[in-house]
Amino acid sequence: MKATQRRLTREVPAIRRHMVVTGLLTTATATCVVLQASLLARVLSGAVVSLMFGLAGVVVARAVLAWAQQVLAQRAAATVKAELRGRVLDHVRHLGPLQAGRERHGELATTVTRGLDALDPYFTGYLPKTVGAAVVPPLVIACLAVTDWVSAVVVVVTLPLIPVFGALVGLHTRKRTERQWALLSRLGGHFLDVVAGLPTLRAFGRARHEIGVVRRMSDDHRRATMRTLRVAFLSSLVLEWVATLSVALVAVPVGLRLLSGSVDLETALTVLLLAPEAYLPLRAAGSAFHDSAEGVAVADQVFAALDDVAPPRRTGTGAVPDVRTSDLVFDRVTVRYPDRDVPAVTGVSMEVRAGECVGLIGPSGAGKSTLLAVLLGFVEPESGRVLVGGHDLADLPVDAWREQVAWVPQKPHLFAVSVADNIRLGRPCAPIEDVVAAARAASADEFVTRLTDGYDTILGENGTGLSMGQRQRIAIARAFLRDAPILLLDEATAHLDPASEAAVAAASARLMAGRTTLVIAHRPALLDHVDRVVEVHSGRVAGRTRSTV
Ligand SMILES: Nc1ncnc2c1ncn2[C@@H]1O[C@H](COP(=O)(O)OP(=O)(O)OP(=O)(O)O)[C@@H](O)[C@H]1O
Repeated sequence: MKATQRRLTREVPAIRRHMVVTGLLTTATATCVVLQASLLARVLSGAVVSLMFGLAGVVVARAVLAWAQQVLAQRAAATVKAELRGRVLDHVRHLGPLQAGRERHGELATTVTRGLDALDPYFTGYLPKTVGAAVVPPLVIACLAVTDWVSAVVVVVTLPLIPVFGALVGLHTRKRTERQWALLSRLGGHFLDVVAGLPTLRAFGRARHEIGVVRRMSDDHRRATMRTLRVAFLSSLVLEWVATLSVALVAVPVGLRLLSGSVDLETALTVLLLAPEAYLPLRAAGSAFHDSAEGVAVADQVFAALDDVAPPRRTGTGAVPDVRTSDLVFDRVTVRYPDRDVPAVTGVSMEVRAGECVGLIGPSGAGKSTLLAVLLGFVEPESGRVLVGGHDLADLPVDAWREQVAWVPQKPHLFAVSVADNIRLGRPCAPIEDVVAAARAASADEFVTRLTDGYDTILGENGTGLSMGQRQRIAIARAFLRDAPILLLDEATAHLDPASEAAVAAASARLMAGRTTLVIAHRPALLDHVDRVVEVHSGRVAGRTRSTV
């Protein structure tokens, strides 16, 4: 936990700024505490009634400082959460689609959303109270030493009891809080998975069983939370008890000395008013520790996610050649996915000439999609290279390169935005006329205009509300609109009915004209339009490639 806190402070500049501001405000508050106690003692002992105004001023100043501290702490919490969320999203973006796809989305989503909100108590409670615990007691003790050194000695001796008891309880609760948080994030991930797969679970009669699993996980989480809360309540009780006892150890002797006349009323009152202020910040920091523990456990998970896989470094800075006139050459390309013993493709060498349309065929799992993934920069070859007009693809800036490519994947992802914006994915500023033209070319216009709001219809998550074939046609419309010189189609007609398939194949043929194209297809509808067919078997280019023209 300490390591996570240190890393938070080290890596997030907003925390360091927050701690400096908190330190200044706490010092001002501590001064007010001492002033308030001594003024109140003098007023109560009847010395100077005019000091009432000064006392009122100090009380108001203390309230303003407390308010400012809260506001600034809320702001700091919001800044830090935004920064950590941004860093995680950035990290996922840099991982690339294939590695990001291996992350446990549900758990990550819980951590980044609801999870990071648990940092609020850390910033608004624990941090200011810890700073208070470091600043206020020494100042109070110094004041007590000047007023009544005997009481100061009692406070110095008893004060360490609070952090000692707090640390003992903290050691006990740390594991519990971490377990509680792990259970919650697992529950979030599993819940997301079950909801997404509910139709499949229903069809296989497993819905009831999975709902039972979610219920059991919720129960585990509830029990873990109750155990953590029990310890938190008990520890607050213990700290409260130690603090009260310590104050009594100061108060009783002072009371007796007051009766015997060895201290005057003003000194006794100052000691009685100041002594609790020495214990209060430590007690408050001890209680706030429990509220903050969950936030620190979440920060731990965020750092674990950030450290999980080092983002692949694409160092390419070269200028992208004119791809309209550049050949694509796979030169003995071997790709191995992480955690896989066998390469997905081995020593693949082939050439796609500028403007040529090559069809890739081969059994499922042969490595066809992997070859497209290499071209898209989603995976990097373990050995070998891809040349674009003689330039190594690894030397080109990946974003600039992808701008030259339109991709229709096997399972296109549609976003929960309007149909028009889904088609605009590759050209966000395209006017609606171009969107409609692209949809027409992809045989999508007909069904889109029948939707309630036409092109403005907001789709459900991942295109819920559209058939697979319709989703595929939206993805093809995207490629039309993108109008990129290189086209990669992955079984683009797999989900279309024969009539649409023929229409899309004809439209694809128009789109392919003059573009360098790699098409993964088995159906004659698409293969009829390619210049050459390359067969892939078990990750290798099979001996024969045939020409269709
Ligand atoms: N992200 C991944 N992580 C690990 N292994 C993968 C990944 N994607 C593909 N593979 C493996 O790589 C091999 C080639 O898969 P690929 O998807 O390239 O085949 P394909 O010919 O496109 O198959 P299909 O026609 O079924 O789409 C397979 O053995 C597959 O299990």
